[in-house]
Amino acid sequence: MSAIGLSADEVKPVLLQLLKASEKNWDYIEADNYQVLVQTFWELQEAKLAEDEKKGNKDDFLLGKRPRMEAIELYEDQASCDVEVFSESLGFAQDPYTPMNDIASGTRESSQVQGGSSATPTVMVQTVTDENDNDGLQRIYQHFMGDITKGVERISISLVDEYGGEELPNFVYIRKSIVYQSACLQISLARISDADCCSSCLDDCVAQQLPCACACETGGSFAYTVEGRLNDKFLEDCLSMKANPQQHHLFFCQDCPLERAKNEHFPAKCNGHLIRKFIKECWVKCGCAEGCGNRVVQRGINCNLQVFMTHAGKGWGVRALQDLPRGTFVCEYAGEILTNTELYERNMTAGGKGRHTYPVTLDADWGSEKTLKDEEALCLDATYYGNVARFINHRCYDANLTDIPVQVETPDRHYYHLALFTVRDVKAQEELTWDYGIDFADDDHPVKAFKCRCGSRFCRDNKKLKRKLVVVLDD
Ligand SMILES: C[S@@+](CC[C@H](N)C(=O)[O-])C[C@H]1O[C@@H](n2cnc3c(N)ncnc32)[C@H](O)[C@@H]1O
Repeated sequence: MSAIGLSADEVKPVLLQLLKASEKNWDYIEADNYQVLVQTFWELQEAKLAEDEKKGNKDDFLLGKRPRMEAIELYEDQASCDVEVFSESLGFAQDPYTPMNDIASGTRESSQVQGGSSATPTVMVQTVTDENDNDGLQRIYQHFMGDITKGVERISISLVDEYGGEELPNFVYIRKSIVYQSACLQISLARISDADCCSSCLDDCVAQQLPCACACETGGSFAYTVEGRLNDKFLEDCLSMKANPQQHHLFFCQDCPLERAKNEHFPAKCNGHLIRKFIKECWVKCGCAEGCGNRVVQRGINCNLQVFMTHAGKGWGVRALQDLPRGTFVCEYAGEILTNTELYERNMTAGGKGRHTYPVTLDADWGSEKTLKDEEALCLDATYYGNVARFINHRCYDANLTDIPVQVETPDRHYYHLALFTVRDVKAQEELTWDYGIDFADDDHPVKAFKCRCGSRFCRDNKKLKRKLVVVLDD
């Protein structure tokens, strides 16, 4: 029982009741790793909670201290279910949020679910009993919705060891509270696939170098290799533009929407926006198949990711459970699309408190416009809706991921997708990080910057240094 976070004192009265009721039938109590005992324990807790709620008491045992998971109670004895059922159980059925990656919608006559765990990407959550982060797990489930796409048909949930291998004993099934210290919830996204077809018989723009308008946007060749990774030249160009923006194009708006949102009447001067390289993925007008090599981001996550509690005081973080070669697509950064004015108002009303994410400005193509209307100056806010990417922590300059603008379906470049790719080979279990581009010295930014604990020797957060210096001088 202690392995699932229950103390002897809590369990003993339940055990005594069970012994009495079963006339000391230990075989019955011990069966399936004490499943009856665990089940009875939670049932009694629920009954107590219902009783307390009736009396108006709040029992923090179930409501606060333990990670709550009633949303997934459905799966008690069921390892997998349809995505719609899962969404409904999480209360997202009526939500206006539309899942991204619309790749399979209405285009396939007969669909089949891809089989075998190696073909099925997974996202995992390390379950940690952390009394300071009571809503942590709730938040995590909320954000998985961003990874569930229309191309995903079934979702399966299982409890595995920290490295995603061994399945754990069934008594810690997904129920009201999981309090297994170092286990992970593995969420497998089973995709609709071209199961009747092998990849080589598909129309494949990248492999066959088919003449395709999408390639023109990346300088005449495709941004992807036949293995589905970024080609070196494209990645190098993107990295060098980011590292030395002054050598490339920085675009300065005459009337910057970011500054306009802060001060409508007297906007400050624009700080400059990098004109970025875009990937244009094949889309409905190309006529190629969905298995085309120039459709990578739109197919969604394709590697095994884990949300885990970092030891560096940064909260939750993300790592992969497999080695990722340079140029691998990890996931996209999903969030609500807001205008900068809406974001600014949202931040002002929230007072910057309780925020978990740093919004991303979708300004990669602002340079091609003379004047941007308010409704075209967009950003992504993952505070309320997002996907696994909103657990990826920041690292100054030498992060192992970079973000690249990708056009998926819509040719309107205000609504591009932001995809995260590895910039070097990344080992399994290594934390995945990206540079949020925060200016730690900007005290006027609507979202207050956190104290950076990235550990990089290039860390830009000089405030930490200043604080240390003051101590030295005082001494
Ligand atoms: C997008 S979230 C990342 C996930 C977050 N760690 C969590 O537990 O939800 C960004 C927040 O994570 C924390 N964070 C990210 N990178 C950090 C860093 N280098 N140092 C300290 N905190 C960091 C900050 O609180 C930041 O506001």
